[in-house]
Amino acid sequence: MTTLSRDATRPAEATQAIAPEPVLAVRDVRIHDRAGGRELVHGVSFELTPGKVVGIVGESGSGKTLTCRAALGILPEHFEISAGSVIIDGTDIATLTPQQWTRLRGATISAVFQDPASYLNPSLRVGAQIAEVLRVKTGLKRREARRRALDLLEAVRLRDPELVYGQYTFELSGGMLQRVLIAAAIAAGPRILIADEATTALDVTVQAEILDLLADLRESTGLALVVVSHDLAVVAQLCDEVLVMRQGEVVEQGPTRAVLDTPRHAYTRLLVDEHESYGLDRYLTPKSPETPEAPEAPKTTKSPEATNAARTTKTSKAPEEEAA
Ligand SMILES: Nc1ncnc2c1ncn2[C@@H]1O[C@H](COP(=O)(O)OP(=O)(O)OP(=O)(O)O)[C@@H](O)[C@H]1O
Repeated sequence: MTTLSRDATRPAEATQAIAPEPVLAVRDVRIHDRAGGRELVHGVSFELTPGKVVGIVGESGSGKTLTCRAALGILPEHFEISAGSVIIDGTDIATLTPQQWTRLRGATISAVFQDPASYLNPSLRVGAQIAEVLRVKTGLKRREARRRALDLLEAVRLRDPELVYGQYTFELSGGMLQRVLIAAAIAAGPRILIADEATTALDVTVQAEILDLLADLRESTGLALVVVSHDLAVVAQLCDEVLVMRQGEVVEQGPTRAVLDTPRHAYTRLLVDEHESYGLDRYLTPKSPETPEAPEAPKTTKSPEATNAARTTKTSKAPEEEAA
């Protein structure tokens, strides 16, 4: 596992002065299933500073979602963080009361998952649901919340925000719903957004647009992202650092380019080989020496196997629901 080395010759204060504080620090987290009497995640560590994107990839059941849920404080019943710590904006989540969690979710840490329709109320207009998040989380009055919700619909690049505001979930496509959910997730200005397979169910073009949107939000607001995906191309496009998980273990971790260009673990090599036939190489190797950091404009590619494996049923509540 790669850790950042610190120059021992420099005074600690100088090092701290240039290193931004992490907004999320996951330190050697282990997750235990009390009902099953077994450990499912065997030590995950990473740090997110503002504007940084960390990707988690790995096969189905490897512990990606449990890791995210641990960071969001929404592990399923009977599951617990049995060792390690999660620090959000300087606070160890083990010390949080339910009221403090309610304040934190949405306002500091937020999430979007696959299957956006299941996180929105089908009997309410989508705009009103975003406005409600704003009223609850930021205390805006009705009229101002509506105005801000319209701004958010525009920010997630939905055309005709006024029209979309008044629509119901059944009237919107999967890509539009995912944008609505992203708008709701960023409504209260969180510093961290967890996107767990958020683009997996979308077709390739829409997926690319949503990834662009997340990259823009990161750029414009300094949003820090955790991106969970089966798709290495998604990770290659968006992430600074990647963790490769298998059976609850992080088998490889490091800067995305280094891990995907020269994978050291056999499992990472297997993932890269599987994806190469779908065009992953386009994201990894610059085409010309003049553009070393700018590979060709990415079009996301998705392996059918990866997509199918990702279609798991999630039954836990969305953090927004919990927070409401
Ligand atoms: N609610 C639950 N009850 C019992 N076991 C669970 C539950 N949620 C997850 N697990 C188990 O924990 C392990 C890790 O699951 P997790 O959902 O984190 O995997 P994942 O990598 O996110 O997979 P996927 O990509 O398919 O969503 C798996 O063995 C899974 O069966």
